[in-house]
Amino acid sequence: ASELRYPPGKIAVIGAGIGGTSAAYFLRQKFGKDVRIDVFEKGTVGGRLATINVEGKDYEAGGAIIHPLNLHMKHFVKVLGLSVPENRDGLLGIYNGEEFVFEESSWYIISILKLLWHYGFNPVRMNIWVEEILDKFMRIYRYQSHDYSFSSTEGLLHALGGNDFIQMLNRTIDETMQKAGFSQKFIYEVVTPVMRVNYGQGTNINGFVGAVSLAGADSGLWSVKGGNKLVCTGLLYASKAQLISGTVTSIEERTRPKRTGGTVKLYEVSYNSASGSMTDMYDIVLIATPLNRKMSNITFRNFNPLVAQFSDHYHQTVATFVHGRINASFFGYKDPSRFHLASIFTTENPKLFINSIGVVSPVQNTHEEVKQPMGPAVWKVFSKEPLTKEQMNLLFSSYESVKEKKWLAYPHYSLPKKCPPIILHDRIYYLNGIEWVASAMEMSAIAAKNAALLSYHHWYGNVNMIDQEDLNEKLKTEL
Ligand SMILES: Cc1cc2nc3c(=O)[nH]c(=O)nc-3n(C[C@H](O)[C@H](O)[C@H](O)COP(=O)(O)OP(=O)(O)OC[C@H]3O[C@@H](n4cnc5c(N)ncnc54)[C@H](O)[C@@H]3O)c2cc1C
Ligand SMILES: CC(C)=CCC/C(C)=C/CC/C(C)=C/CSC[C@H](N)C(=O)O
Repeated sequence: ASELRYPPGKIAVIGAGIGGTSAAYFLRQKFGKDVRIDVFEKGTVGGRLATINVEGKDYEAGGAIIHPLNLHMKHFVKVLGLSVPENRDGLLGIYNGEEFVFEESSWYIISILKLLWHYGFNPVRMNIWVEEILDKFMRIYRYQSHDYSFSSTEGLLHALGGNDFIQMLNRTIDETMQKAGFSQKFIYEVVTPVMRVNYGQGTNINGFVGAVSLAGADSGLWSVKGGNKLVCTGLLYASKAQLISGTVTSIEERTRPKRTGGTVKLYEVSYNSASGSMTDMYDIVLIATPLNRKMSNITFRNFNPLVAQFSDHYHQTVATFVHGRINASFFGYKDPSRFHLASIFTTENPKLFINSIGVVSPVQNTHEEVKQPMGPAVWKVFSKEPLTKEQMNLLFSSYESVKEKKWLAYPHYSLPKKCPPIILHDRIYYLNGIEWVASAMEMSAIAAKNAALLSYHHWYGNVNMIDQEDLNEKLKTEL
């Protein structure tokens, strides 16, 4: 361990999404100005934070909304000098394939009365329930501001919410909410549509990602003016990391003699770039991309013990952007002029070929009014499969342009699931296992800070800063 007393020379980060770029930012904070940080990116900085251009204006095509209590994202926006456009939500309807089971009214009080009439106190109780979970979840910021880190995702989750949080991973959101006393009707008509719009799946996803998904339907959600991906380019710049445009193909453990005698273990990263196939040596490697063949295809060579292989399945979600007029009669409106909804969520019905449809505003917007839904507007449609021409003609009475973005968006959640390891080898760390708890921008930023802290504490042998028990109690007495 004595070789690790000096600062590392070089750190590699693979992937320049929000996970990789925030990792570079936190690594710089911890390891200081002298370490070289290389960030490898095979595509575009931002990864799953990306915009799409529709008739000259850009719209969020991937990660779009940020929760008001996502404190890392808030911090990034503040230090990078970015801003947040004013957000005006339109009215929401929930469609079951035959009719609307719920429609918001433009009169707030009417919407509340309708909610009470349909679902009793379930909506109010749900807000309290999600708030309690968020309250515990937010302990992570306190732990991380005191530099504590975790060597497993389950350990991190346990430190936040104890066995209750671990249990949420092993139960569906349906079972979790039924046990918490929510009605079947409410789960079917309100919770399921929120799961479908956010994660493209029903209430068979784990209870924790289910709760995160419900938080994603809270009020006060925000996004970054100019596009959320600006956070990634900003963090990369602020971290003074070097961006290497190339595809990492393999990582190999190498032993090298030291000038002072003895040997040192390094990681050789091989990659293909515009200049051909290259290799470089690193003391520490952080992997900030899902490790599966379809998404990153990285081979681990010459490791003893072997580095675990991943074949985790990511869920396909298609985002289709349509500039056109919605066909209100498809949704059962006899008089289209009475249609006033800006978003439609759906319940589970095999006949339905979309998860949701909603009017979107460009990322440059500051004060744009919510468009009249019946006029031509840009609609974002989420579906499992690309929309066919026939389906487009059912959804829209007319349209001028269509843009489609197919994503391997987030894990395909199923039970039971053990999270992938954070430590893949002595000094190789994997961030994206956290997506199996819940996939969201803030989760990647939390995993990034944890990996930066963990690698730092491993390097300097600070074992007392890793996997500490009863942190919540311990920090209550600390100033
Ligand atoms: C349609 C959609 C909507 C979403 N909506 C929201 C939302 O509203 N709110 C929210 O919080 N989250 C949302 N998410 C989830 C959120 O976008 C992701 O959880 C988050 O962006 C993941 O970031 P990441 O950096 O971990 O991974 P990624 O963004 O996937 O970054 C990984 C990067 O690694 C690169 N890479 C992969 N392999 C290699 C290699 N071999 N060599 C070099 N580079 C490589 C990739 O090109 C990519 O840029 C959404 C996701 C999608 C797809
Ligand atoms: C991590 C915590 C505590 C909260 C995050 C809540 C949140 C923003 C959840 C949303 C996650 C998600 C994957 C949304 C996908 S779809 C988003 C939106 N409906 C869209 O239209 O793009």
